[in-house]
Amino acid sequence: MAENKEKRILNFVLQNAVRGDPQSVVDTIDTYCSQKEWAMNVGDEKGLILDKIVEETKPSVLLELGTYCGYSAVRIAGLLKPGARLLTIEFNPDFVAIAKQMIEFAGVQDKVKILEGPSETIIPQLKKKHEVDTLDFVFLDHWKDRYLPDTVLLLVMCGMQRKGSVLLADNVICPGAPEFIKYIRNNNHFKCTNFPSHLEYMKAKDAMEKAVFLGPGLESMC
Ligand SMILES: Cn1ncc2cc([C@H](O)c3cccc(CNC(=O)c4cc(-c5ccc(F)cc5)cc(O)c4O)c3)ccc21
Ligand SMILES: [Mg+2]
Repeated sequence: MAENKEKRILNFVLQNAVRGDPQSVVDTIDTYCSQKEWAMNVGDEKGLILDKIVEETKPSVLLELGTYCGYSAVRIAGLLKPGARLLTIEFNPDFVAIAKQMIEFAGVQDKVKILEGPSETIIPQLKKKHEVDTLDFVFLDHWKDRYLPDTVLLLVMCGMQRKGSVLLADNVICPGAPEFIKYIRNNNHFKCTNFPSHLEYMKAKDAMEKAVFLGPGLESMC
């Protein structure tokens, strides 16, 4: 198997973190990626913003777009109430293999399900194939030019949002998601809040954007 950065991150966790302890896995990844090799985890600083929003939302059904090594899946799962579940979509099979082992080592495999494939294919399957009715929380952290089309897909195609559903988007400054930001801030069915922060493990500015769905407009009642 080719040795690559994601494999080195996983091995560092397997050798240094405490099995069954999500916080220990998250802290160990942050240690490795801040000291040895940078990687695109949401990280410790933006991770605290993510934690706070998950805790105040108290979600039962969550969706993450972009699993990568499983850092945010483990971080979120560690905060969920019993019975709550996180579905996370990843299209890169190498990342799926790493994330699966990371999630199992952290002991959160009963709360997290990795759905392999691109979001545009998996999202339309959520209702029938994965028994999802509505989503309480969606974390956007995949390709930045997919944030907008997938938000529309979730909203329009699959009616996956209920009043009070929360969208949280990483990297709205760096690398940026301008089309998504323009759309969501001008859509009066969403209440948006920006959370300034920094790019994971770096001094560069970044931010997260929270968008709360206010419910369908009257036009959808006819
Ligand atoms: C369609 N579909 N469906 C599922 C799905 C899953 C994936 C992968 O998980 C995947 C692979 C590669 C890149 C991403 C997006 N992430 C980023 O691009 C990013 C960049 C940086 C950054 C910032 C500054 C730099 F200088 C370099 C990179 C910092 C960050 O936090 C990021 O999240 C996600 C992709 C498309 C998918
Ligand atoms: Mg990110």
